[in-house]
Amino acid sequence: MKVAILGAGAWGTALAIALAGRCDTTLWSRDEAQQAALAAAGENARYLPGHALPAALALAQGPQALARLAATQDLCIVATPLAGLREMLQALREAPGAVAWLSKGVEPSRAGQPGLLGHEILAEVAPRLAAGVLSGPSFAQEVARGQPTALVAASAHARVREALVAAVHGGHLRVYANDDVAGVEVGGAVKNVLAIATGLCDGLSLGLNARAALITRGLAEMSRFGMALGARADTFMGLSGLGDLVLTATGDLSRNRRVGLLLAQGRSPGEALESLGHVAEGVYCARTVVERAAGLGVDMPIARAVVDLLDGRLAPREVVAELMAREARAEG
Ligand SMILES: NC(=O)c1ccc[n+]([C@@H]2O[C@H](COP(=O)([O-])OP(=O)(O)OC[C@H]3O[C@@H](n4cnc5c(N)ncnc54)[C@H](O)[C@@H]3O)[C@@H](O)[C@H]2O)c1
Ligand SMILES: O=P(O)(O)OC[C@H](O)CO
Repeated sequence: MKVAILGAGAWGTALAIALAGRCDTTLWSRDEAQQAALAAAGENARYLPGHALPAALALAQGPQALARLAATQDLCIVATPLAGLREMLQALREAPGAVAWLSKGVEPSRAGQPGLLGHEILAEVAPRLAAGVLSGPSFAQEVARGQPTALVAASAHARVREALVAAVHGGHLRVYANDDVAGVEVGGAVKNVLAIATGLCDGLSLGLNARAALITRGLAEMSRFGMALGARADTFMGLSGLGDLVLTATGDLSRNRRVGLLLAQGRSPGEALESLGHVAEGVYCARTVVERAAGLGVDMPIARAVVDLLDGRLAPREVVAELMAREARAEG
């Protein structure tokens, strides 16, 4: 099976390492400098240091190679941040093979237009493309080390789900299929916002009770929002919902959680992002999530508090006071 991974950040590189022995795998970088750095070091020293690139892994770069891969691969997997997904789906819109993305976020809202999830971008730019998303609890470093990981392949197209299972399932990776694309995408995006909240909570030493409360009430927010967008409730109890939320909210490998820890130390969002050197999708998508939820009449107090913190309207301790001061309500 011919598979191209389009984007050589931490996650694209880890997945390429995992697939290289099993599929005819190409890792595509967006420019020559990035590919040259991979080839020279034999690893992705910038985004995933310490993991050798297998000899069987082919490297490619630039727009011409992208067009060639789009036309020839059985499966193209977009591994850019969500901000790059629209452009990549446009480039892939005539691809004869299956297409999937790994991005977990929501586009920023622009000029009164609400920011979109991946499957909504797909419907806008390439409605005829057979595509979907690969999500679930998966730190790149653990996948690159060969540690057991379970993922979700979500698509409205059976052939995309099947292509993802055929390429990725096996060895230390398990892949479960799901046709609830909206639910899987909402889980992958919103858990990033909630991980910023739990990072803040732990950075302020608020305790394990507080962390469990944030995760549980955060899951309720995520589910309400997702169901208002047409997702199924049971998806939020699965790997891309509860699973990824627990991983990201509690695991120190999470960049979003680390943003929360840094904000608790009084660092600004810009400083936190700069010190990470990686994308932290929760910082970019929190506002859109809150705006879209408000438009749907869905209350997301934890996500709203994260936005107040990111926008400097509340200091870390004020966020906690604000959440605790809310009216008593029924659970649900
Ligand atoms: N790292 C993980 O453990 C992990 C796991 C699962 C999902 N994800 C998701 O995968 C996506 C990528 O994350 P990552 O960890 O690989 O990011 P990263 O910060 O490690 O790397 C980002 C990569 O994308 C490239 N890039 C940035 N903007 C781009 C654009 N507009 N167009 C094309 N390429 C662009 C950069 O050059 C870099 O190669 C994110 O949405 C993230 O939430 C990450
Ligand atoms: O490091 P984060 O916070 O972007 O999380 C990485 C993955 O999405 C975890 O599943």
